[in-house]
Amino acid sequence: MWRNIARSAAASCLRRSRRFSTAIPGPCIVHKRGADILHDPWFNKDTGFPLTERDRLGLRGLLPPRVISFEHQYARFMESYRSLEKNTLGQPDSVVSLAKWRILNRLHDRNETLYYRVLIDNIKDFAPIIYTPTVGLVCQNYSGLFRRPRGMYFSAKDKGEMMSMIYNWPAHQVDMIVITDGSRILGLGDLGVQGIGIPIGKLDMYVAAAGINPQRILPIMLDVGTNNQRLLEDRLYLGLRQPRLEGEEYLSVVDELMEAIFTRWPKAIVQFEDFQMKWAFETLQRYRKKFCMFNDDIQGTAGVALAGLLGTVRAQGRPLTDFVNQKIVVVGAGSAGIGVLNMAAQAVSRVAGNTGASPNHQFYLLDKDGLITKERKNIDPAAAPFAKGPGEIEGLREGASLLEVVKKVKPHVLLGLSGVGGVFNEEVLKAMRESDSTKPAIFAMSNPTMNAECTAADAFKHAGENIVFASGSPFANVDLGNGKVGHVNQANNMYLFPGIGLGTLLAGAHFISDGMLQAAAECLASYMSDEETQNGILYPSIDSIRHITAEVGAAVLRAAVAEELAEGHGDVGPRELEHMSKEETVEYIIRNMWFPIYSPLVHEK
Ligand SMILES: NC(=O)C1=CN([C@@H]2O[C@H](COP(=O)(O)OP(=O)(O)OC[C@H]3O[C@@H](n4cnc5c(N)ncnc54)[C@H](O)[C@@H]3O)[C@@H](O)[C@H]2O)C=CC1
Ligand SMILES: CC(=O)C(=O)O
Ligand SMILES: [Mg+2]
Repeated sequence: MWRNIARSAAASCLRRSRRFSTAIPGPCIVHKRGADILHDPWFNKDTGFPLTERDRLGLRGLLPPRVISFEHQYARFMESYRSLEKNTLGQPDSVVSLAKWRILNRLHDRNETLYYRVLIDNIKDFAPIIYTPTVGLVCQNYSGLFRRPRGMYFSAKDKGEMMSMIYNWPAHQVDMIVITDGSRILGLGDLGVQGIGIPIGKLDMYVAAAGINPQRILPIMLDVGTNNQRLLEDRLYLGLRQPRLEGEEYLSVVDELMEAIFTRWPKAIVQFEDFQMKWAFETLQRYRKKFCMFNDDIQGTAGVALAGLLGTVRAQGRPLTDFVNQKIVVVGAGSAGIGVLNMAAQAVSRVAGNTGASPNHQFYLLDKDGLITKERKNIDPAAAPFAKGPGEIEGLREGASLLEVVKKVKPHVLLGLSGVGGVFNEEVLKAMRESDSTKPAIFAMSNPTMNAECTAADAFKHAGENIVFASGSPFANVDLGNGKVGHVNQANNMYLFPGIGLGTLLAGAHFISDGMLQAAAECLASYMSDEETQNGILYPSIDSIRHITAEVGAAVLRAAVAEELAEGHGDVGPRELEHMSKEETVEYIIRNMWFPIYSPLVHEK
């Protein structure tokens, strides 16, 4: 049943699109001239404007005379990046990472085509800068780093104005929006307006992985205040200096923004990102049938984790039906942890069929107060289905510590989404040596790196060399000596959200169904070969992120078609989508991915 999905046709199609400017790009209409173009990163080519274009666009004399090719500009940027790496050798990690972020950000501000080209071609090196972990550091220092705005900012003070404000955005068409209220940025807590770095980083991944046109993306910060006292007292803080809105007041502001977005762009897709748990669940429930939206922390993460959990069953050389026997301890009962458990429970029901057995007996859920049981006072309704009943686990009480749980349960999988760095300490990891699995799995999924439940090196050192390891932020593979290497997987929702967005967009679906999300997870789960999973490789390398995104996008699109949710996109109607084979759907997706090359600019008044 596990197969490598037709990777080759799609891969060669992607390779073709990687060539430097041999294809003749279509023209791009621009409504400005002269210096205004040079100052617009969407259109700017810096020294790359050919002489004829300089004449046509009133640029003659505004640039040095020599025309530099795209390849040459690319090489020049990479050279300065590499010399920055050399010059910062030995400096603290945070200084180096921020310096790298700055040089990339300056390019982003100046010339988007070149920026996205270097990002796509060097995604393994640059994802840790524009995405986790460095994006966390950028958010923490945002007010100090701020030079110019990116995206849109709506605040509690804009109530009643949002419908008109949305028209201030210069692009006529927007496909993909990522929105945050900054209340739970990675594992760093409430960062208020500074959380805008997250939508920006996620949308950079949309361009790099899914080929969404950067002129059609929109990062949004909804600033409803912050409860972070340090920020409220920081004189450089750029957000509203007031406590967060709560209750109906909060919801009415989000309602207004959603109405404004979908009034102007009825076909846009909105991704909610890094909302604190109560609002993450509440807004998902409130909007998911009304608007085309999803919550990445709940739904994207769940799919990636499920793919990893199924991968660990395969890694043990067991049939997938064995998933129902895997004992899984989830540490962190927040939006991500509960999202994972809900999706895993659905998968168990599918695998087990209607046996009448309690579907959740194999799951153990802990939060900051330890093991969650039915005795828990004021239990969160979202956690309740996973709370252990009295007597269900002999010798384990309400609030039992993680170490007690691991020792008693001997889980196959230990999965962290707690946001707490180091919570999988030496004792806990050593206890995993007694796991009932031949290949115990440790998922330290919290971000950024400092907040990972354990490091890769500690996991292999303390839990043993036979483990399968995954982390939310990247770690280098671990040298186990004797020529052996402990493989480090990156279990991050970046493997799914770009495909969910792109597949939904090209399907022209009005909402994102459970079936579409399940198709995305199954696609990722089946992407790796048996041999790869048995070597502990559960996810593809980030180098192939465009390819996996094309596959995931196709799976999502086909699920939308099967559920009759697809209304088509552009010239391609639902009937044509219906008649596409799986391979044709992948090719259709790839053909629709934007790729950064300089297009001839044509001026139109
Ligand atoms: N790798 C990935 O793709 C993703 C990773 N994450 C990461 O997961 C973390 C949590 O995110 P959310 O669930 O949205 O946060 P959340 O704030 O909703 O939940 C955090 C949960 O962890 C629990 N917790 C806190 N301290 C604990 C401790 N010492 N032991 C056990 N549990 C503890 C809390 O009680 C709460 O239930 C963040 O660090 C985030 O970056 C989130 C989404 C995707
Ligand atoms: C990856 C992600 O979405 C998070 O850490 O919140
Ligand atoms: Mg997130």
